[in-house]
Amino acid sequence: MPYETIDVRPVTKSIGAEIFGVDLNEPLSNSAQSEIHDALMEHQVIFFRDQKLNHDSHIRLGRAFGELAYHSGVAGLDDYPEIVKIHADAESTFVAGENWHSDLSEYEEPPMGSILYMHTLPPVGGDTLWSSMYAAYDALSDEMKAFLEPLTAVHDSNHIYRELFPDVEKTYPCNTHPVIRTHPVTKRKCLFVNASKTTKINGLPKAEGDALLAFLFDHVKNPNFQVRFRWQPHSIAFWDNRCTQHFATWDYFPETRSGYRVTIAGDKPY
Ligand SMILES: O=C(O)CCC(=O)C(=O)O
Ligand SMILES: [Fe+2]
Repeated sequence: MPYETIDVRPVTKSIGAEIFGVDLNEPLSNSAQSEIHDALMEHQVIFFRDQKLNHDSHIRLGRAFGELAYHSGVAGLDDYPEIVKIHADAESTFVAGENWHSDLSEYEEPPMGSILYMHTLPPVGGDTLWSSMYAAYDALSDEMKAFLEPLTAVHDSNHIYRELFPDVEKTYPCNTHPVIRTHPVTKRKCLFVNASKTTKINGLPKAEGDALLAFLFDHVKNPNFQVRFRWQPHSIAFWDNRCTQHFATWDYFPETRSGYRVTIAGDKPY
């Protein structure tokens, strides 16, 4: 795809690209907005360096790509409820995303994407990995693709947030989605089950469903489908949440790692 406004440098063949030549603190020109969207569709997760993003710019950037979504499990900032803080330090007992997942897949309409801006990083560690669910789907046999095609699965977050926040009396979203979804823009097929949220395959006995999910969760971990991003202070990652999963490493305890995320609403998987 030819890019005229931005400079797009792929990080791996299947997933990830670094983007240069744009200041995300300024409103995007139409051509920059449209080329960033093209790069996201082509590479599934895109990275930016040296962007000192303030909250207003972060929200404006997210809104350039769609309505923003609110997080059902974690409260936003007081003055910016659309922004979630992603933070770990010596006091932390868990970090967000330390398992393979796509964000908020338990929503009836899971997010289209998330934009994560990190301002404080440990000297080493705290990398994030993304896995391409196009690559994961493409690598399956034709027989397995055909078997998975009609299946649906339950995505639930109650077990996670009830364990994290036992004192909060709340019911969190739980919805059924196809195991293989079609990306609404690229029309490519992608695997859409994840280890954090997918609890059950509908219509299969539990033992068969659990074994199938275990195979698929393991399949996602293949390094050939992945990119690993080494953050620096003021880096940004913008991922397409429909066709990727990610994993936030926590190999830097007790150091501090901190940033902010906005989430862009999506649509019902089909
Ligand atoms: O901290 C990270 O790199 C990612 C955390 C996460 O899963 C998220 O922000 O959705
Ligand atoms: Fe996440």
